[in-house]
Amino acid sequence: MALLGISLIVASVVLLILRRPEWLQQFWRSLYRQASQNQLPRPPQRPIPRIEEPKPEDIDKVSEKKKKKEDEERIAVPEKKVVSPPPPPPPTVVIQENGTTDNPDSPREEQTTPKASAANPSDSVPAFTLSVPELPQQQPKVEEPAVTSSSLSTSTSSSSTASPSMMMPPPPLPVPAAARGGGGLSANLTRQPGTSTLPLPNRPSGGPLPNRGPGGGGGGGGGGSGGLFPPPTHSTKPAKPSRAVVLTPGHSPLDWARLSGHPTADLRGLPKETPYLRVTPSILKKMTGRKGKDAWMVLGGRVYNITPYIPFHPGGEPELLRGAGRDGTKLFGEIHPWVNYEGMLAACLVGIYVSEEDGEAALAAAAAAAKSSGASTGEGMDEMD
Ligand code: HEM
Repeated sequence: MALLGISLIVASVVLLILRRPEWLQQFWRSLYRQASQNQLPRPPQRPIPRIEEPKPEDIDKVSEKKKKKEDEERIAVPEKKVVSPPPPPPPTVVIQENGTTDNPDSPREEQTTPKASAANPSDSVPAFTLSVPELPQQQPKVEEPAVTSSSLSTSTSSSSTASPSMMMPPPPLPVPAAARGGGGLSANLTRQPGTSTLPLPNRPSGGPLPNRGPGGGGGGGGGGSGGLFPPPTHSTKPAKPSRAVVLTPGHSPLDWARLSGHPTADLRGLPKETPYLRVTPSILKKMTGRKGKDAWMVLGGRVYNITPYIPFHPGGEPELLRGAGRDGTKLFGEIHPWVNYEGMLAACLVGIYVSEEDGEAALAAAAAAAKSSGASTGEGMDEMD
C-alpha cells in the first residue's frame, strides 16, 4: 500500500511537470520573483529544487514502473520526463521581467524554450530617437530640394546628415558673369584686386567673358571680339605681329645649340688665352657690329659678343643689333624675358661690365692681348685705345 501511495504521488508530480498547469507556473514565477528580489544575479535553476515537492531519491528508481501506469491513464510520454525534469522556462522569463518591470503574458509562457520576444516594441527605439533631433537642426542649413527632405525616416537621417558636409558650395551663378559682360575693361582689373580666385573657376563654365579690350598685357588692337579664355599674356591675338625672321639653313636654334654648346666652343672673338675682360662703357659703345667691329652687348652685367649669334637670332640681325654696343638688359627683357641668354651665350662671354675707372687696367690688358694675337678684335681694341 505504501508503495502504491508513493507511486501515486510520484505519478502526480510527473504529471504536473509534464502538463505545467497555469497555476503552477504562476506559483513558480512568484517564488522566483521573490528570490530574485533578494539577490539579483542568481542562476535560474536555483529555485527549482525548492519548489519541487519533497522528492526522495528512491522515488526516481520507482518512477520507471509508475511511468507505465501514467501512459495508460493519460498521455503517452517517453522516459524523458522522469530522467531529466526540464528546466522550467519561467526563470529566464523572470529575468526579463526584472528589466522591464512588466508581467509577461500568460499564453507566451507555454513555450518550452525561452525565446527572445519583444514584449514592448514601443520601448525598443531609443537608438532612433538619438538621431531624430539632428534632423531639424540641419535641414534649414542645407536647404535641400524636396526629394530628400520630404520623407526622411530615422534611418535615412544619417545619410542626410552626411550629405551637407559633402556638398559643394553653391555653384557659380552665370548671372554675374553676364552682368559683368557690360564692362569690358573691368574684366582684367577685377580679377586682380578683389576677387582673385573666384572669377577663375567661373571662367570655363560661365560662358563668354567680357571683352578683354585694350587692357592687360596682350590685347593691344582690336581685342574686342576675341579673348575668351586665354589670359592676357597668351591671348590668341598678340599685341604685335610676329617679328620672327626666316633663318637661313644651318642657323636654326638647334644649330646654334650644337655650335655653342660644345665645351670647347669659344665664340668670344678674342685670343684663346685672353682672360675675361673688364669692359668699360667707352669700349662697349664702339662695339656695335659696324665698321668691321664685333657686336658686344651687356646683359645682366656681363658683356657678350653677339656677333656669332647674329645669323641665328630668330628676331633677325637688325633687332639683335639694337642692343649692340650698349646695355641691352632692359630691351631684352621687354621682348623675350623667357629666353635663357646665359646658357645660349655662354661661349660668347667677353667679360664683365665695369665703370671707366675700374676698367683702365683691364683695357690695357685687353689691348696687349689683342696686339699679340693680331685678330680682328685686336683692331677693335686698338681703336678703343
Ligand atoms: C637686346 C636685343 C634684342 C632684341 C631687340 C631682340 C629682338 C627679338 C625679336 C623682335 C624677336 C622676335 C620675336 C617674335 O617672335 O616676334 C626675337 C626673338 C628671339 N630672340 Fe631676340 N632680341 C635681342 C637679343 C637677343 C639675344 C641676345 C638673344 C640670345 C640670347 C636672343 C634670342 C632670341 C630668341 C631665342 C628668340 C626667339 C624667341 C621665341 O621665339 O620665343 N635675342 N628677338
